[in-house]
Amino acid sequence: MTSSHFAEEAPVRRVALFGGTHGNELSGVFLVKHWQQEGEPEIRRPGLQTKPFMANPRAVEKCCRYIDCDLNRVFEKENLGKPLAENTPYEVQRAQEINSIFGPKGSRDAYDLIFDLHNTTANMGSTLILESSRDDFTIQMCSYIKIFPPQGALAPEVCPVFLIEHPHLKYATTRSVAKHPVGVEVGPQPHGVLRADILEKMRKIVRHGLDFIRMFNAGQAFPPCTIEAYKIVEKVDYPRGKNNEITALIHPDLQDQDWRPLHPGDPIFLTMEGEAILYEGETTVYPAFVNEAAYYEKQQAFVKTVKEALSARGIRVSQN
Ligand SMILES: CC(=O)N[C@@H](CC(=O)O)C(=O)O
Ligand SMILES: [Zn+2]
Repeated sequence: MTSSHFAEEAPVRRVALFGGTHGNELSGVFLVKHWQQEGEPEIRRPGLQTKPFMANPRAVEKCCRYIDCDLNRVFEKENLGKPLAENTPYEVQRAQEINSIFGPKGSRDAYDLIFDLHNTTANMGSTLILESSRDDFTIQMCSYIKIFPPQGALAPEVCPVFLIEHPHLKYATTRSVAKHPVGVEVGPQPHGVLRADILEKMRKIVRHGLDFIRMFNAGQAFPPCTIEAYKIVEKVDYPRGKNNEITALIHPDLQDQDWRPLHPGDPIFLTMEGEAILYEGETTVYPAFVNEAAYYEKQQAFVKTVKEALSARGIRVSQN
């Protein structure tokens, strides 16, 4: 292959590792506290500046998701530029601080890449969350994590890629202040709980991701690649009755079945009377965030995704 097949991209020098964007998702909280001990070699790589950072320290202190509102939903330009007042929610203030340290979002000065570490109560395994189908660098990184070493970083498990690009379902994440945002979502783990197996999976993804960045910066060329991703298409709420109370539970046949095909006619909910409510769509979808604890308040029982091939151009670092 000639060099013309590779798009030249700027080096990725400033990388942040965010934990505690949600204060009760403890793998990232614990890892960041560990890495903040000075000179932690696990995250050090030549030519890279890696900064571990606690995104929502007040929520971490209280071991809750957030204080006033969800930090991982407030990074719209409008909130980031709003003058502060006495009644400004804590997370909006914090978002502005984060934007001034790691952004400004959308500018040349922004950090190159942020790994944002989350846990889910859903059985999603080790999921990478991408925001754009056109970010060659993060797609290449996911491809590397999926296939290196030859069986993949988390072999024999796979590492699903969840794409949140969507005209109305996309949300304004904390990591979106960086040029390349990468969410790392590992489950199942109850919020407020630490599990060693889950923590180890998260750690491995971060290590492999940093290795990829180091190799890219050092001049390695990565040929064009295509990965399988799951793209968000719809949120599904629980059936609700008066006062907005939930009237059915996730059906046992759907519980823990994240990323498994859901076919038309399959059961999705179960009422207290023992009646199954069926999936009435016309096509097979792949559910994720099934029975995520934090999403009851967001009126969301699971999300539907569809499989999509995500392709990236070949990339190599630009020399100037
Ligand atoms: C369970 C959880 O917090 N999930 C994350 C997903 C993400 O980071 O995109 C969130 O809702 O913000
Ligand atoms: Zn989270």
